Amino acid sequence: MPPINLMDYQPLAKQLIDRSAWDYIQGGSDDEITLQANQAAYTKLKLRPRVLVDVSQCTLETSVLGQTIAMPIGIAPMGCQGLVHAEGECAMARAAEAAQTVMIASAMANYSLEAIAQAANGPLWFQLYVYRERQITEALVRRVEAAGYQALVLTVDVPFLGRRERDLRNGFALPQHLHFANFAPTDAAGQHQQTLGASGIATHAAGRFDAALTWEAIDWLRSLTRLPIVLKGILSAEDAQLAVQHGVDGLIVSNHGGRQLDTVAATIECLPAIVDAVGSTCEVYLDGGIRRGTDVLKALALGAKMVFVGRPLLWGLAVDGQQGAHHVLELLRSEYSLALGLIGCPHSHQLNRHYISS
Ligand SMILES: Cc1cc2nc3c(=O)[nH]c(=O)nc-3n(C[C@H](O)[C@H](O)[C@H](O)COP(=O)(O)O)c2cc1C
Ligand SMILES: CC(C)CC(=O)C(=O)O
Repeated sequence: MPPINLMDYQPLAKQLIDRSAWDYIQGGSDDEITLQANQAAYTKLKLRPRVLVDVSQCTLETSVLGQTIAMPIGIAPMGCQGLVHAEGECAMARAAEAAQTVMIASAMANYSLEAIAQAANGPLWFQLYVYRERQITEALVRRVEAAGYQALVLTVDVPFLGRRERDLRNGFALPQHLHFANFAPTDAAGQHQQTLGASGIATHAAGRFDAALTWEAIDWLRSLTRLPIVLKGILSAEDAQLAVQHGVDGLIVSNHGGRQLDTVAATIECLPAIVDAVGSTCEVYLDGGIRRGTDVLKALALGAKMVFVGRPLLWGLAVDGQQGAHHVLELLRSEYSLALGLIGCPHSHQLNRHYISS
């Protein structure tokens, strides 16, 4: 029996992935409270359908940062996709193209950003961290522009990597055959450093990512490029307003899939206040815990322009490469389309808070 929903992919992928890589992918920080909360929060929200509405032609198409995409569901940035499939991020990019939606390629990919851009023609955004040596980040931005990416996503919730205890217990690091392909070996120090009780990835981040980053960095990035800038990792209305003041084009309400500060609220719980704080001044997206079409519907009803999905796409990639990741996207698309019909709202962009019970 082939998988019929996203969660069906989880046990299939687990059988295929090395134990410590599986823990790295699945895990969260500390007690994984936020990791669990992201999914659990959707079960607490109840839907409120309308009936006798013509839903014979539901449309999922939407526009983000001025670009039309087939559905409001995209691929969250995830580093190290070579851990689950030899074609890694290139296969993922082809899956995004086939589904006509956005993939956010991670700076910490195992294929170079140029290779990913060549692999597929779909909408591609690029996620970056700001390195202590600003010229490393600047050089990356120039390459991202030259390769034709359509937006920059700056992740702002990783001054340090969260304490991921599964990785500490496993002494997790990138296996020798994989590399942070966007960087020269000197700029990727620590990537293979395997020490029990430590995480090679956390060591790498601590040595390179700039923990002194402030809002000034957004102005710096803005001065560097004409590409739209999206901040990923916003959880408060105050930061959302500051982001708008600093001229960003979009925000991703994200707690990094429960991998950074544990016990922060589920992203769907943070969303309404952020949407209220920014109004129509910038686009608001969300990630974390999206596993069902009804989750997508709830996020859009509460004001998200689109959602991004993380781990389930890695499960799909592990099981069947490009086809597996594409199937995950198609499953979510059809669930979401059905949910729109059943709630009596034919068009994604007409969703609003009245479709959620108060
Ligand atoms: C294996 C893995 C690697 C990730 N790598 C990155 C990354 O390089 N940059 C980033 O901004 N977020 C990264 N994230 C966080 C995701 O972009 C996203 O916020 C999160 O996975 C969404 O939650 P979900 O997995 O419940 O859908 C990673 C997540 C996972 C599971
Ligand atoms: C290579 C890591 C920094 C990627 C990441 O953000 C994560 O594992 O959550």
